Amino acid sequence: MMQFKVIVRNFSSSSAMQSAIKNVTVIGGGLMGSGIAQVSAQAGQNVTLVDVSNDALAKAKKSIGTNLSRVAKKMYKDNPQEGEKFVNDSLGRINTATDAAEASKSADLVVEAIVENIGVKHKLFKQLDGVAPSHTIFASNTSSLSINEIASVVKRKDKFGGLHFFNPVPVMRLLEVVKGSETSEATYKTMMEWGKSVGKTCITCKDTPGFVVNRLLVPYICEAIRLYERGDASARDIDIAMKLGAGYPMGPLELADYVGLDTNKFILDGWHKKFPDQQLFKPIPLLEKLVAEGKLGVKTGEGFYKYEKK
Ligand SMILES: C[C@H](O)CC(=O)SCCNC(=O)CCNC(=O)[C@H](O)C(C)(C)COP(=O)(O)OP(=O)(O)OC[C@H]1O[C@@H](n2cnc3c(N)ncnc32)[C@H](O)[C@@H]1OP(=O)(O)O
Ligand SMILES: NC(=O)c1ccc[n+]([C@@H]2O[C@H](COP(=O)([O-])OP(=O)(O)OC[C@H]3O[C@@H](n4cnc5c(N)ncnc54)[C@H](O)[C@@H]3O)[C@@H](O)[C@H]2O)c1
Repeated sequence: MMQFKVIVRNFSSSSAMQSAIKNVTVIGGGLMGSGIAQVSAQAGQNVTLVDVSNDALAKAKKSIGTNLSRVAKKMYKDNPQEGEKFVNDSLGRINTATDAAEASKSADLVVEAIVENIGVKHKLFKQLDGVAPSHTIFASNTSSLSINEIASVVKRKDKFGGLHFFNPVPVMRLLEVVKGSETSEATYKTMMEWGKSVGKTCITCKDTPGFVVNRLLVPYICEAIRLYERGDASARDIDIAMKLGAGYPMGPLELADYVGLDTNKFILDGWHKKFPDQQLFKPIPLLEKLVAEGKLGVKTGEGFYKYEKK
């Protein structure tokens, strides 16, 4: 029987592939930003994690500590002392800040993982473009927005690209490296090398909606929500069906809760606006309702399912 086993790849500073990037500034300390900060620090890079919210930064540091311990338990199962050192050294490489401009002044790479909203991302990158050193590469972890559109507000369009990670970042092995129409070969090459240095298998994609994974995954999740909304099957049964019938590690509704229903809605709304005739991107009343009620999935304790608040 084929076994689906989640593999955590171990990349300590000594085993990591060398990257030209030494100082990484990660903006947005939520689900994704905290994971990106973790894998960068594990790989021996100096990280500044920025968020507008001090609460988010405190939560991020706590979850990074917990997740590093999970990694250490496996990597150093016969040497807990080394494991503890790995956790402390990695944590020690992560500084936190609330001023994105200040935090970008010493960055070789800025990875943005803030809310999926083009206006907010524009405001941020425009500000950073004026203060970050000229060699600094800017990257967005956007799930669904166009890299070219995000880059339109900066002068350094040749040093702008997409670095699309997957949730949970420390576990998911893929990184989609997105070339915008003006991303230079040197920037692309550095992004690919950096991706490898933080332990990911990199694929290259053009700047098309959803790149590869989300162009396939988001319509699938949305169809599952519509199926549930129509009452064709219960949430539990839809999820069991895809886990046992298709071998997915999570069912689509569990996955929607895991990704965040707000993020799912941002993606769908953006694509619907751009492609109003595409049936797959039509708004879903049930998704709208849950988001309006603040039921965003695992992160708020309720979505399609209820979760214990951490
Ligand atoms: C929308 C966006 O733009 C794009 C996206 O991100 S789409 C979403 C992509 N992600 C997915 O599809 C996730 C699908 N789900 C899964 O792969 C798995 O359910 C899962 C990895 C999340 C959890 O796996 P599961 O076996 O149910 O739970 P669990 O036993 O807690 O974890 C499995 C392993 O991962 C480790 N792990 C889980 N989360 C971790 C984390 N955040 N950090 C470090 N390690 C972690 C655990 O320690 C465990 O390791 P072990 O098997 O060696 O003991
Ligand atoms: N959730 C996923 O599974 C997933 C996967 C891949 C990519 N993404 C993308 O990553 C980005 C972040 O998603 P997330 O799920 O981590 O969101 P999240 O809501 O968990 O975290 C976003 C964080 O950004 C902070 N923030 C908002 N505006 C800011 C600003 N101007 N400056 C600094 N911090 C700011 C918020 O306080 C919050 O802590 C989005 O673009 C999303 O589409 C999400």
